[in-house]
Amino acid sequence: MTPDAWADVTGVVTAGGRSSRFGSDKALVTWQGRTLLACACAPLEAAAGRLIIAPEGRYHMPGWRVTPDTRPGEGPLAALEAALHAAPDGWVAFTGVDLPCLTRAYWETLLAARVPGMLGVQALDGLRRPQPLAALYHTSLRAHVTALLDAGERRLRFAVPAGQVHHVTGLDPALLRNVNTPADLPGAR
Ligand SMILES: Nc1nc2c(ncn2[C@@H]2O[C@H](COP(=O)(O)OP(=O)(O)OP(=O)(O)O)[C@@H](O)[C@H]2O)c(=O)[nH]1
Ligand SMILES: [Mg+2]
Repeated sequence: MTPDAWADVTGVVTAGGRSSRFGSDKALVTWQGRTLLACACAPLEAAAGRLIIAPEGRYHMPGWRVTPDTRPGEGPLAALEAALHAAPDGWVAFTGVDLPCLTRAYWETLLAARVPGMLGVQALDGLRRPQPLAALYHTSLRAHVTALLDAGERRLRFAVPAGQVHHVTGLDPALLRNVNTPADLPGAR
């Protein structure tokens, strides 16, 4: 895939969670020689813009700008709102620190699946469940996401209106390994 595929894309790693199930800040846990934050950032390095949504001063990744939450502690949907407002018009490739096995090829599969007029692209896992925390969102969702949050919604899976999300099947389920507890990451330090 040409670098042009990434020209209107902002890579976003949200990292403002509490890691309460993990027991320590999972963004900074080392696994296979890198922090989970670095694992999440690496496959998005080709993006034209790169943002980490987290409190200022907590994380430093070369080439990545840290942007604070607009609604701190309100979860990934609120983090997406912050990302959509901080990104230039285009697409946001949105993920979290607890998906360390995504690859550049994963993201390029989603980028290639963008459909004119659709506002989101999400993979389906082996059980055909959409994966909203490893997904593409168009910045024209800004007002919709803000309205959801103002109405009390906090579930990321509702970020894109029904019928506006394109689903991608056939991705290797191992790419979507999700880290919530230390048992999810054998060998982590
Ligand atoms: N910026 C931001 N990111 C968040 C927030 N809540 C969760 N996240 C991130 O969203 C991703 C997935 O969240 P969870 O697995 O629930 O992580 P968590 O909230 O840190 O962990 P638990 O406390 O165990 O639920 C992780 O990358 C978190 O850092 C938030 O309020 N703000
Ligand atoms: Mg959480």
